[in-house]
Parts: sequence; structure tokens; C-alpha cells
Amino acid sequence: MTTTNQTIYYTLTDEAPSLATCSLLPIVRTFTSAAGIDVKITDISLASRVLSTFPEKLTEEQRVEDGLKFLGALTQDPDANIIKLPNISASIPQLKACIAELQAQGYDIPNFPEDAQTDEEKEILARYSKILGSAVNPVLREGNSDRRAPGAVKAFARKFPHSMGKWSKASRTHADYMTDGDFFSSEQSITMEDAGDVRIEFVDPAGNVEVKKELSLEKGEILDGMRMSCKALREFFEETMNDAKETGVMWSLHVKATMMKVSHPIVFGHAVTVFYKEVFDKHGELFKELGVNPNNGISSVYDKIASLPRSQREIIEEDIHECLAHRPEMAMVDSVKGITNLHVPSDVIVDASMPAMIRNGGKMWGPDGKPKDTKAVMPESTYARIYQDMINFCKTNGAFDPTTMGSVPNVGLMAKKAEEYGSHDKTFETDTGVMRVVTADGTVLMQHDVEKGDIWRACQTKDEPVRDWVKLAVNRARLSNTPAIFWLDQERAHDLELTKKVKEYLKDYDTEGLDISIKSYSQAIRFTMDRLIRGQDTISVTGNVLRDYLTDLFPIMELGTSAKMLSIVPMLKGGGMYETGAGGSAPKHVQQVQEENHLRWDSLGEFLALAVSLEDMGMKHDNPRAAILSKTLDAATGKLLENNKTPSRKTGELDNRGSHFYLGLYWAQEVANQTEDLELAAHFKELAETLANNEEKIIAELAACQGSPAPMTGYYHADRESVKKVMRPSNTLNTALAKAVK
Ligand SMILES: NC(=O)C1=CN([C@@H]2O[C@H](COP(=O)(O)OP(=O)(O)OC[C@H]3O[C@@H](n4cnc5c(N)ncnc54)[C@H](OP(=O)(O)O)[C@@H]3O)[C@@H](O)[C@H]2O)C=CC1
Ligand SMILES: O=C(O)CCC(=O)C(=O)O
Ligand SMILES: [Mg+2]
Repeated sequence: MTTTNQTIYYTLTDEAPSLATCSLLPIVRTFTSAAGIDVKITDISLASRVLSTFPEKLTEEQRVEDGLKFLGALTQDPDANIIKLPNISASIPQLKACIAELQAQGYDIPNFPEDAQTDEEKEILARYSKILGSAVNPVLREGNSDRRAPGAVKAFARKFPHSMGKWSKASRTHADYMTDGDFFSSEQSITMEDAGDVRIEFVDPAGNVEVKKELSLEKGEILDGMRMSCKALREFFEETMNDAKETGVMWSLHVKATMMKVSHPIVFGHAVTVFYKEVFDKHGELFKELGVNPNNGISSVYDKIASLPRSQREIIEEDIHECLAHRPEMAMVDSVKGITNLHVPSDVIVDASMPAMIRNGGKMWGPDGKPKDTKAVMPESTYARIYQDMINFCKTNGAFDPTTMGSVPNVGLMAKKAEEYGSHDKTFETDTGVMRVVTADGTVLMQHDVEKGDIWRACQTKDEPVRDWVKLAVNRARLSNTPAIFWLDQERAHDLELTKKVKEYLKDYDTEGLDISIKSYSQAIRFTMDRLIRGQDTISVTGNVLRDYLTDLFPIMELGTSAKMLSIVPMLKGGGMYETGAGGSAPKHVQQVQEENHLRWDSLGEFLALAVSLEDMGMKHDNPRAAILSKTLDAATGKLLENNKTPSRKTGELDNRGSHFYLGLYWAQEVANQTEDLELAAHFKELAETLANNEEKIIAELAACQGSPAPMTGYYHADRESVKKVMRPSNTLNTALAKAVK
């Protein structure tokens, strides 16, 4: 057995996943220690990213390693083995809350300079901007994505189906999107015949040219340019609000302000200022003075007016209520606390929010706390249409049935910040004039007339990731003997360029006997759904945004949550990253822990990720024990699902910690029962027996702490000792695990 330098890098992230890690990792380490594998924690939490950005402000003891930088470099190592849990992609309000918490803990980090004026403030803003939004995933995802629900997970969903809301044929829920003036209607795209430098320029009406950005493009790289009209967007919002009001349907907005961290907060801000138009018209000047930023949601108004004299504040609050009264009802994030869809930009995130709504019979929560039909507004039409297709399908066919439906695995293009994912540094809010892309010799590759306030952006897609994506799709189709569809819209300039590549690169593979096709988004989703309700599987092969959308959409119908997905990123350089599920960090789970000490986070995604990580370790390092641990972990996970030892939503019942105990028990039993390595079996026999004999006692210890607030301090930067106490309350379990470490 080789035991040199075999390390799994396990990320420490935020919120629910980080709590779960505290309980799961000691179990994992007990097992991996027997195979000579080290499991190292790398902290990439929001708080840690903030701290590592300002080392000069901290004392020696306060300084932390830049975990993201470390892992980013590691992605280039063919031996990289990373387990990546979901992390917060922070909106500005979240980042500010994190900064405030760290400052209160004695870290002398600067405030977030919302309105940076001085050079120093601008420099601080630039540093913080690197932490905002999807700052982690694009750095680590140096490969394309392969996400699917393993057989055992599908079997579990069929045996223990999650609840599904009923769909009525009379449901008035629908998706609403722009029909003109959006990115879709203006997209232009080119493929570079040779490598070359280009400039993104703005030309004002007098002919003055401002270089916005210079890019070095690779041979074969696709470059897109597109614009969203501010005027058309605002008119569209106004129409949707009037229509919702007139027809008595609720209004909701679904964007991805976290991942599309430059363009979507602006879109979100327009929704806020249109919805609360009278408030912003009347108090605009004051808001400017106070530094209100509508892109941060209506909460920005509440925050900034807090310092005003009460009488002045009350007038503004009344005006806000006046708007709420004459506008349509708005979908709520928390109807008890009065938090609306437009409160902060990170509360309603389209990839999870639309599936949750569809799963719920097309209903969202209204101000009165009741589920209601809604107009789901997604201004950008490129991808919004697929949701209307699914809504129509559910109206006709009723809700999906998790006990009989098939599955939709996804092969997603995402390496090297492909497509919209990497557009942030090429996104601009423009003045009136022309935005254009020109080559070094001045040839204009594309251009758009723009008006003040328009959003213009460019997206890049490198050739190497596209080749790898096609390969991955063929492999997945072959391995699972399942039809694969490339979702490519022949109405889209970008997809036309991509289609040429796909057709070309498919020739490199033996596709004999495989069913591989190219369909528009609408055709693809309809075809897929027709098969789905007949219990048939269809692989979706998609670009980056659809990867994000579909790997929540279908899993949430099939499994109730995307956390149960196996999510692999085979890295271009040969390493492996194993993501846990496809869902997020579920902030409301933490609330439940704080209030009732019950964590309903399901770590199934972590179990699945760890099994493939160990399998890879076994193969790459010729470590048979890693292979045994992988196989036995898979078997243990299967048993856990069969026996329904997954966390319950209800306080007092089995939670995340109890579920981890059962994983440990079953895993130990599986290792003890295998016959490939008798020494290993003997070693885990004792642990298996101790855990089995103490099952009742351990479960009682794990349940005893539930029901009252968890004694935990901190949210973004929780005190690890207090988290440890909360997440590891069973002495019997802790002692048994410690004893079994090799
Ligand atoms: N890979 C990553 O790093 C990702 C990070 N994010 C980030 O996560 C945060 C929250 O995003 P949001 O869009 O609300 O998505 P979430 O996936 O966190 O939440 C949506 C819902 O999914 C369910 N859920 C998700 N994971 C689990 C789990 N492991 N166990 C049980 N239920 C689960 C819960 O639903 P229910 O109430 O029905 O139980 C939850 O309320 C944001 O900061 C976002 O940027 C989001 C996606 C991926
Ligand atoms: O990076 C993010 O912000 C979220 C990513 C995400 O939702 C996904 O990859 O499914
Ligand atoms: Mg997602």
C-alpha cells in the first residue's frame, strides 16, 4: 500500500454545510486514517476570505491562510482531490453583515466603501469586490460538471417520496420575460480564427473613444456581446406590475444577483425603483445623500433612514407602505417578518426559487402567509422560457410524481469561467453611444448602440473546455446508455457558434449506437419531460447557466432537493473536485439550529462526494484500502437511505448529527464485513460493535440537546469551539471514534 502524500482537501464553508462538517469530519477521519489518507480542512468561508484579504490590518494571531488561493493553485495539480461544499456567494448586504461581525470580534478590517471616493476607498472596494458574489466556484471549477442522481438515491426517492404540491389546470402562475430589448434579442457572437488581442470600447456621440477592457483571446475562443436596454427593462417591469395588479395575481422576481454579480444586481435595482417608484421620485435627493443603493434591495432604504429623526423616517415608511398598497401583492421571503422578494438581492435566487415554486404547485407565499399563484418575472428571456414550458407541462399533466419519474443527469460546460459565468469584468452600465469590440488593427468585430443606463456585457468561452465538455457528454451517454441532448438554441448567436464546434468535435468519438442530438431549449425540455413522466432518463448537455438552472430544477422535482446529487468536476488538468450536491448553503437551516438546536441539513451530497473522492484516490495512488473505503461507504450510504436515516425537518427527531452516526455505524459494519482486507475488517469490527451496542444511548445523547437555542456564538465567523460543542454532543460517539483512529 502506498501512503505518500495522499490528501483530500475538504473545504470549510458557511452556514449549514460548515456546521455539518464539524460533526461529519471526525467520522470521516476515523476511516481515512486507516488508509493512510489525510483529510485537510481548507477554510474558504466568506469570513475567512474577508480576513485573508486584509492581512496588514490583523495581528499575527488573527491572520489566516488564503484558502481559496491555495485551492485555486491546487486545481492545476493532476493529483488534486478536493471536496467542495456549498459556500455563500455574498450579496453586498451579506458581506456588510460579515464585516460587522468580524469587527465586533476585534478584527480591524475596513468598512465596505459603498460610495468609494478616495483612492484608498477605491482600493478597498476593489479588494472587497473580489469576495462578492460567486467568487469561489469560478476559481475552483477548472473543469466541466457532471451531475446526476445515483441509483440508490433515486430508489430512496421512489420509496420515500417528498411531498409535491398539486397543479391545477386553472393555475394562473406563469413566467414573464422581455420580448425585446434584452440580452437575447441583441446577442452577437464570433469565434476567433486565430489568437489575438481585442479591445472593448465605448464611443460617445462626439466620437471620443474610451477603452473599457483589453482581452487576449485564444484561437477558437468564442466571444459574445449583448446589451439589455434600461428603458425597455423598466417599461417591462412596469407592465408586469400593472398586469399582475389588474389580474389579481402575485408578483415575484427571480434573478441570480449572486452569480451574475454585476448585471443582475442592476436589474434587481431597477425592479426596486420601479416597484417603489413614488418613494424614489419623492425622496430621491435625500436617498442620494444618505447613500441608498436600490441594487441592494429595499432593505438599503430601511438601513439608511434608520439614522434620520423619527418623524422624517415615518413619512418615508408610510410612502413605502403606500406603494405596497397600490402595487400588486408581492411574493414574500418571510411573511411573518414582512421580508419581501425585493428586500435583499440574495434571498430569492432563480435556480432554487423557480423549482421550489413549481414543486409547490406553482405557488409562492403571499403577504398573508398563504400560498398563491404568481407572475414569476425573469426579465432576461434567454433561459426563462424553459420555466414557462415546465409550468405549461405541469398544468396539462399535473405535478411530477417522484415515485415513477425518470431522471435528468447534466453535463455542463463551466470550465475556465465559460459563458456568462465569467462576464463580470466585461459588464458595464453604459452612457449613450456605441459599445464595440475591435481587434488590434481596428476591425470592428461587433457593436451595439446603447443608451444611458443600458447594461452591456461580453462573455468568453474557450475552446479547450468545449472539447472536454463534448468528450464528457459522449462518456456519460456511453456509460449510462442514455440519450443525450445538447441544448443549443439555433436562434441564439452564441449557440450557433457552439453548435459548429459540437458537430466538429463529436466526429472525434465513436458515437455508434449512442443517441446524441441537438435541440433548442424548448424542444429539449419538452422532449425531456415527455420521457421523464414515462420513467425514462435523458442527459441534458448544456451551457453554464442552464447547468445551474437544470441541476436544481430536475433534482428538486425528482428528489426534493438538489443536495442529493452526485456532482463531479473532472478537472482539465487531471485532478478531481467533488462538489456536494448542487444546492446552496440553506441559511434558514442555521436559524433552526440557533432557535431549536436541530440541523436538518442532509449531508448525502457529502457522502456521495467522499465515495468518489476515495475511489479516485484508490486508483491514482494504487491504494486498495481507499478503494475498499469507497465501496463500503457507498454501501453504507445505500443502507442509510434504505432505512431512512436521513435528517428530519422536525426538531426532536433524527437530525444531521444522528444521520452522521448511522453513516458511521453502517460504514464500520460494511468495512468489518468485507473480506478483501482482513486486517482492515478486524480494525473496524470493534467500532461497528461499539456503535451498534450503544445505538440507543448515542441517539438519546444526540436528541437530548434539541429543543432549546444552540449555545453557539457568531454566524459568519462562529466560534469553532462552541460549534464543536453543539455539533458533537455525544460523548459515547466521540470516544468510540477517537479510539478507532489508526
Ligand atoms: N455550490 C455552491 O457553492 C452554491 C452556493 N449557493 C449559495 O447558497 C446560498 C443559498 O442559496 P439558495 O438559492 O437559497 O439555495 P439553497 O439550496 O441553500 O436553498 C434552497 C432550499 O433547498 C433545500 N436544501 C438545500 N440543501 C439542502 C440540504 N443539504 N439538506 C436539506 N435541504 C436542502 C432547502 O429546502 P427546504 O426548505 O425545502 O428543505 C433550502 O431551503 C446563497 O448564498 C447561494 O449563493 C447556492 C447554490 C450552490
Ligand atoms: O457559485 C454560485 O454562486 C452558485 C453556484 C450554483 O448555484 C451552482 O453551481 O449550482
Ligand atoms: Mg445552482
